[in-house]
Amino acid sequence: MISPRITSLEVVPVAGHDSMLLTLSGAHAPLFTRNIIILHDDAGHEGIGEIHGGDAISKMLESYQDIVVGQALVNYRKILMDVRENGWRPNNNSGQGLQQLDLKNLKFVVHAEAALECALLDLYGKFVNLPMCDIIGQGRQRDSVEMLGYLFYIADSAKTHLPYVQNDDDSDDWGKLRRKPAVTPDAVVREAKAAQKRYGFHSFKLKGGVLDGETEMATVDALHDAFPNCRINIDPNGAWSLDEAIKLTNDHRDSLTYIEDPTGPENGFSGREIMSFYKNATNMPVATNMIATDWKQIYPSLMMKSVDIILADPHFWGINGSLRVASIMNDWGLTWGSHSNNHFDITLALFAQASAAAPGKITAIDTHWIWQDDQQLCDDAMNIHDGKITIPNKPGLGINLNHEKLEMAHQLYLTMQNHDRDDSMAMQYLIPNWQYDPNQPTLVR
Ligand SMILES: O=C([O-])C(=O)C[C@H](O)[C@@H](O)C(=O)[O-]
Ligand SMILES: [Mg+2]
Repeated sequence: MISPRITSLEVVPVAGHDSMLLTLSGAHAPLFTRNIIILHDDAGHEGIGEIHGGDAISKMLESYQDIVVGQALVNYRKILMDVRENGWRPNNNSGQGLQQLDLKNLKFVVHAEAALECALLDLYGKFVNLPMCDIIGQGRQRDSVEMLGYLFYIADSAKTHLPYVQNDDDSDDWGKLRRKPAVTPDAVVREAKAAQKRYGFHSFKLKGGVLDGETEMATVDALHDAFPNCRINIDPNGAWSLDEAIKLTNDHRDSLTYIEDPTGPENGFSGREIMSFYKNATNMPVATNMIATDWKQIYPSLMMKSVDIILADPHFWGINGSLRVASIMNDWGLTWGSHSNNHFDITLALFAQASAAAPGKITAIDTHWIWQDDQQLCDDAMNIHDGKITIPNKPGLGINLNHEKLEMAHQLYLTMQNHDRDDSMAMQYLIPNWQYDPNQPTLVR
């Protein structure tokens, strides 16, 4: 059989609508951006990938064009090596990356070539007529993948003059509630009940770092009371001091199944050291997407036993890299999962395919998808039922672009002045001159 050749590479930046979700970084803006990469081959197939938005990432992807077009698809590993060596990338910064959740550093943590890897594997799966999870890592480990219900405190967008979407979906409680303010334990429980009714989640994660720690743990208690059989996790993105994290954990231990990035760097110690002290003191299983975001950081994190669960987002590690993390975690009796940011249905499909190929015990996968549900770019998008995504019996990624929907999302992108994520912009409507502080919850000023 002769390998197909890549005939074109196109990069389409797109935007989607979001709620005014609160995190340690501030408030999500009304629109978020992503980059879509589209490959064609001379067998007549289309391969797609999605990654974070922003001008630097668009430029990185565009720089791959001359390297990729004309290459034989079966050489996809060599193509990826070539773009890593010869593709454009911005000069690196201090390397702190997500350790401090400083969103301006996201472009250094994101590996743009992961979008190309996805599009190449989509084409490759179509060439050999197998779903992506059968041809990546050690091959398919499961037919369906558990996702978690990602809960946020939501600000009142009516207090801004920004074009947040409202009343876009009155089909059920989730559609009605997801754009409304929610800053109390009761409101978050209502949000969780509505999400569970639509998607059937068995696992929830609350984004913390917004209110003071005691109030956030009261929300965790209320979630546990409402869903005694569900796994509950809170992620303050390292906002708490070591002492506070230990106290909050000991006081509310029965409500938590595990915890994510409870603490960060402190008193000259790195986040990896502080999280290891935290684990010694509490014995609580700890997840991270902040202190082990690359191969260099993973080594001291595992040596110091700072984490149990690494959320190895394929966009930060590459698909193959993320599955290498999964193998190591499994061999060493630890757990793999994935972090997420706002995304479209192409990323949802990638998360499902990568998770289906991750060996061993994995944790329910993060997704922001429920906040974007109904903005699909593909007609045959995957969906979450009973808290799970089932891998479709289709080759490659398993979904196919609708070019009209893609064009609409691109037109929305063209309405934007600034394409990089900036969560302080919307936040400053609520608290004038608000600035990001890695140690101070967003509404505690
Ligand atoms: O698990 C996490 O830390 C995240 O999901 C980080 C993201 O920045 C999330 O908070 C978001 O996108 O707002
Ligand atoms: Mg996290």
